[in-house]
Amino acid sequence: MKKVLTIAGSDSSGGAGIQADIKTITAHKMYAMSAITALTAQNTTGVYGVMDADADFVKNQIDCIFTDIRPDAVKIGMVSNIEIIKAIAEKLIEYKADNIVVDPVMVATSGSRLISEDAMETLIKELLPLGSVITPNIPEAEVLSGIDIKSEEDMIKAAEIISENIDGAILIKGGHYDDNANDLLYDNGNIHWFKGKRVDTKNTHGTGCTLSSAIACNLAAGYSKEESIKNAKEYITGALKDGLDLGKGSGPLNHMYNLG
Ligand SMILES: Nc1ncnc2c1ncn2[C@@H]1O[C@H](COP(=O)(O)OP(=O)(O)OP(=O)(O)O)[C@@H](O)[C@H]1O
Ligand SMILES: Cc1ncc(CO)c(N)n1
Repeated sequence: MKKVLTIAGSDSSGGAGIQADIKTITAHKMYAMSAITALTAQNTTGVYGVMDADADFVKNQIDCIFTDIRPDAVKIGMVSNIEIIKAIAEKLIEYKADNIVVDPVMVATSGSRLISEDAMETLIKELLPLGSVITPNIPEAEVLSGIDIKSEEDMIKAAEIISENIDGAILIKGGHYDDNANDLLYDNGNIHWFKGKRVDTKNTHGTGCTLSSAIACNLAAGYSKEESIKNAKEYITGALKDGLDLGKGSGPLNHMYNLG
């Protein structure tokens, strides 16, 4: 059985973060492990509290995992402060982890900040370069590139700028567009579009977490980056289309849509 590790924050409502990742990994019939970076008190209407884990405790979790059950892929989500980011980077380098997918989580769908402003530079310098694939959404790609993104041409420009400091592949997710859900993969100067029709739903809580862990699962299974993203996009589209409608705000996806 393939093993996938998620390093991320907990979402008490089960729609995003660690919970979305573990559901996604399990739905891919793989073994899920977790190193929790923060607790959030959160539901479909917003984030009501954040409690960061101690950075040494994050290291302790990663040590326990790698010295016992080595993951075939690693997904990184919410990392709230400089110490935690440095702890993760140090440990992933020490254990020569591979197939790393970094989702540079900055702001929740509801608008709450999930990373401190002063940690952005450390995220960019120490964590993003470890990713085989990084998965910014449009607002995150705007921050990372320093340009406004209003069109698909702008997405390409932003990816080119981001790639100046990052060797891994860059997937800019188009979920924040109104008319489609086209995602752009920029890998070593090569461009590939993953076209997607927009599913008309308010229930998109955890789409980013789910996509990045689905990509990690596919990399763990041995697929190429391009195939992994294609399969992950199919998974997220199915989980969105299923039409689960829970909670009073932006509800979660159905991770079990294809399990019968
Ligand atoms: N309404 C939608 N219909 C179809 N696909 C969507 C929709 N919303 C998002 N997606 C897809 O879901 C994936 C995640 O994209 P998105 O841009 O929503 O990430 P995100 O903003 O990081 O997510 P989150 O809301 O969890 O922070 C992408 O493949 C995107 O194209
Ligand atoms: C814990 C956590 N990670 C990531 C996101 C982004 O969707 C969220 N809302 N909560």
